[in-house]
Amino acid sequence: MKVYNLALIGFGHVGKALVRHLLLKREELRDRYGIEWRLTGVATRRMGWLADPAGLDADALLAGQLPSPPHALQNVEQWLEAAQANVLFELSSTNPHSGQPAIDYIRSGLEHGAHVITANKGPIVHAYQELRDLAKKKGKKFLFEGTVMAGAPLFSLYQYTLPATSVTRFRGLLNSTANVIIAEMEQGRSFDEALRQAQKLGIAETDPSLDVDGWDAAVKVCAIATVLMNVPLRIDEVQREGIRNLTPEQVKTAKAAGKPYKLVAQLERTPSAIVASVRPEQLNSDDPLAAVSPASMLVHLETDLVPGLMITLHLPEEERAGPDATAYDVMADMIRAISGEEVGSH
Ligand SMILES: NC(=O)C1=CN([C@@H]2O[C@H](COP(=O)(O)OP(=O)(O)OC[C@H]3O[C@@H](n4cnc5c(N)ncnc54)[C@H](OP(=O)(O)O)[C@@H]3O)[C@@H](O)[C@H]2O)C=CC1
Ligand SMILES: N[C@@H](CC=O)C(=O)O
Repeated sequence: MKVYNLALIGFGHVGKALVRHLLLKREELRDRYGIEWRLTGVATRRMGWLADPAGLDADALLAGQLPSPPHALQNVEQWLEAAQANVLFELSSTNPHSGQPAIDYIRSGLEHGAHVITANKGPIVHAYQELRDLAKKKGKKFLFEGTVMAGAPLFSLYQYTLPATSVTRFRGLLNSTANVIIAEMEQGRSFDEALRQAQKLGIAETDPSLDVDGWDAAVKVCAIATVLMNVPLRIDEVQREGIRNLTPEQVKTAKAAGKPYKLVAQLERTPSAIVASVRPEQLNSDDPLAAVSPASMLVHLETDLVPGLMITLHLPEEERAGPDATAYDVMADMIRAISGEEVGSH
């Protein structure tokens, strides 16, 4: 049985959860999918480029013990070579403004001949077509289910179950952190305490102002438009207002009046324009968006042929639930990528 060499860029909440999932599912991956793996590369800015083609000790890495690197590696290309990577997981922090350096990492992974799987939204918004075409040219997969509503199969569900439909409109809750902050403030917590709770859950971005100021939801709107609607929407085309100016008093009063705030993302395609926005809105209590638990995410898609389809990801407010769900999507993408390889191609 082929042993797949796995290499991770980014070893934070999602990277660690992925390694935990891979260890937990090792036997099932082997027995059910024919996937035997070893971790041959891990890289972050602080850890540097660590690689060992014989396999790094995954448990030790999770326990925070770093191996002494057998080679002094300087860049992603050297590292991919040293790791002999068959699958690159790009799990570094999202940069919504340029998608970098993740785009360069993903390009290098595909050029190296690895499948690439990411939960990073930046590259989908800034380089989707280029990376998709490069993957096709190289006969490799570029998969990104974890980027939007991680844990819910949004892109694959659409691709496999809704062929020949056209998305005309969507509306949803695409950022858990903002809605957890609002819910915490409804309970009387200050803004800073509420943000700390979201960070404790592992759902906030590395720079949480991306959640608070609506960038994360906006980048997800662009990713849905780009992938599902074939509209390469730019982030500056999304009207964006975050939750920074909401006060605990305001959200408590709104909740008590039965019109709670949520950070709502939406996009509508008209014959002449695309109108996309992210902003805090007060919802009526019978609005399906008002009914989900704070960390959960939800999208209501309208298409030309199927009038309405609601996809909900239920996330309990438990530590690691968010990163665990994201890491699940990443692992599922890996199974899809490897299972799709032609027999004899490796
Ligand atoms: N947490 C979640 O629930 C979800 C996260 N995501 C996405 O998954 C990705 C990872 O998120 P998460 O694990 O929570 O983030 P963390 O902040 O926990 O971890 C980020 C990791 O990336 C590394 N990193 C950051 N910048 C670079 C860089 N330029 N080069 C190499 N490594 C880098 C960091 O290490 P160092 O600082 O040492 O470089 C760290 O190991 C992000 O893109 C995020 O948007 C998507 C869906 C849900
Ligand atoms: N920071 C994001 C994490 C998932 O994409 C969020 O809060 O939704």
